[in-house]
Amino acid sequence: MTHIAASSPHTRRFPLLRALFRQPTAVIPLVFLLLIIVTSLFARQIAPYAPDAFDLPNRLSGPTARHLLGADELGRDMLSRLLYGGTKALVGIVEAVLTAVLIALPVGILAGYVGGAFDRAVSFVTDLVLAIPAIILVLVVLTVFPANLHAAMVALGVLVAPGFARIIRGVTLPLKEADFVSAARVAGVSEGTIMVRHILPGVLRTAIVQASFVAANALLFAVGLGFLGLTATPGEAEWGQIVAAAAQQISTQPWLLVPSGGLIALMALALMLLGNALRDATADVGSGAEVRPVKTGTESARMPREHASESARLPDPAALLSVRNLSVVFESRGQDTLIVDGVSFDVRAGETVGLVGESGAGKSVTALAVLRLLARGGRISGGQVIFDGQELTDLDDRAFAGLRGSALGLISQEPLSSLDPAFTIGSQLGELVQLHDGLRGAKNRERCLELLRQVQMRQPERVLQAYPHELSGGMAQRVAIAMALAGRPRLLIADEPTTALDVTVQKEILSLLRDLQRDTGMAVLIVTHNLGVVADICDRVIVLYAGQVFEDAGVYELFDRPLNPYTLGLLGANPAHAQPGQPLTVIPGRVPPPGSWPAHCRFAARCAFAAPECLAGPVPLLHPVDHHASRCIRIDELFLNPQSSPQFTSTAAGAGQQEAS
Ligand SMILES: Nc1ncnc2c1ncn2[C@@H]1O[C@H](COP(=O)(O)OP(=O)(O)OP(=O)(O)O)[C@@H](O)[C@H]1O
Repeated sequence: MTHIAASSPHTRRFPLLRALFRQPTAVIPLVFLLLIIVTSLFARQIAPYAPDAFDLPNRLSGPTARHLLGADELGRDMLSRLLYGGTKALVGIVEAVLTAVLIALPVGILAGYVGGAFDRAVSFVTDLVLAIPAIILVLVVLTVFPANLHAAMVALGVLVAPGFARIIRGVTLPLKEADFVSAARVAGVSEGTIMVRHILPGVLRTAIVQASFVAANALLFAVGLGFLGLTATPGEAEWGQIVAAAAQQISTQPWLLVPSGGLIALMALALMLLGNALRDATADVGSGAEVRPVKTGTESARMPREHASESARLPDPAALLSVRNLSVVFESRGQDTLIVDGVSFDVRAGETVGLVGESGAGKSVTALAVLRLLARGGRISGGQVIFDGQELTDLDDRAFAGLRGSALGLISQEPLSSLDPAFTIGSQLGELVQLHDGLRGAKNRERCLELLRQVQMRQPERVLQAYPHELSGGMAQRVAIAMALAGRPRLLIADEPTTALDVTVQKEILSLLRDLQRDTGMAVLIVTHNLGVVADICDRVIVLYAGQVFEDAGVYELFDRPLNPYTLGLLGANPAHAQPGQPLTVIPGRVPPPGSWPAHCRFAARCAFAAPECLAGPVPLLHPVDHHASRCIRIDELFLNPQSSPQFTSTAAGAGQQEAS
């Protein structure tokens, strides 16, 4: 029995703080900064003297019992002046940091997530702002708002925001392609919610680190403006002016620069050290929550038809999903490469259809194209995808997003990576339940538990509290299925759903999918290279090879009487069919990569039965038997008795090099 990895609530909360406190280089600056903040805020209560109280007999005294940090040229107590002067600089730092964060976070996330013209505009403005020296612009602001530190610090925040936003954009880009973001998109979560719920927490750590660097710069800037007398009056108890006054006495009492300049230097150092420690701490925390940029990206609203290739059958009127002449290209360095070439198949309601073939055949790309989830650079270049009588190719992105996650569900090979590591299962499942059913509170939780029970999850209450890293692979896949079920899909697309699991768990998940299908009547399109999975769960099988359908048959027909040499090879290479003492059949060679497919039969170079006519030109998909199609020009002589296949019209000429036995 699988149990959730035991971890107390304390060990999972505030991971960043815990990682931070493990580093001495973080604790010391943190304590120092807190001390400065608290003593500045309570200067009135703590300071031994008023900031402007003269003590002329002790002027320029240096450290004494009466003046612990010495006294300035008018005998004013240095400690008291530094305590009183802190508030102004600290407020300035907060203003600059807040301004920068409030601009950089939304702009950076939007630029990275939305991309396109907005991203280009942000990049242009960033280049422009970074080219202007900050001090010049702040001086302009100070001529409009004379001696106003608030205005100067807000201006500084605005000036550093573009660089900050660029960093946030950089962090957003891989997050946008993370599987859990893709999963949320497939589940129908709106783009705005994805940005707030999934992207924002992911960039927050970088933002905190960056904010501490901005704070260090803001401190030096605020002190510098005060030093120059631009934001403080001469003699004011303000850090910049205190340093300026101390600098004037450098020849008579150099000590004065030690507490004043030293404090500023130590504070800047503490902020930088804290920033570095935060960066290290976030790296520690982040290592458990790796982002995997794979297989995402939205497809254009309309699908052109430039590659509609071979004559396809008419869509099956009983089919829930009809894919017709689907072609997909990937663009690289301005060149399109055909990956899926005129693929057609149907999936009826309640049916399980398997897409099988060797690695690189185009199985995943076909399935993801149906969901418009092709990786960047990929696009549907031709064909139709008809779902429940509606041509999806005609839907705009918004309407399509409405279907995805509700009527169309997806589960992937790596369920863990489709779960956001920062949130509990309850939170992620609850979000979908709220989205699809509008349920909140206790009702939401009840529906979450119902979904977990539906996927036969043990200890569903505990699972709701768990974080993704506490789940085993099988449990994570059950959660992923429950999340897909939240939208009550009519078609579930499962991309290698059992590949990452061990054999026993594979069987459990397949049996679960079978049960769910029986109970809900949903259709399943399953991508797999495992013929055992096909035999176990599928009603129909589509064999793909080099981007084309090579065989399309009912599962019994395919295993009983394959009508294609490639399928024959796949079945022969299946370890489950191995005979004791007999070597396993191996298909020689490799699948030709996209871009180097021959014009004739793409399997010919590896086919034991290849004949001269196989090299003469493209081979069509033939339908020699009802509901059984095969792309083989020698189908008649190799697999069928001509008398019993009246639909077969091709003439098989030429001698085979090796005949089927
Ligand atoms: N993002 C991409 N950019 C360029 N080419 C891609 C991309 N994704 C897939 N391809 C190409 O598409 C072809 C088919 O890939 P696909 O992932 O569909 O194969 P598959 O049949 O599912 O195999 P596997 O079981 O290994 O995933 C591959 O040859 C691959 O080179």
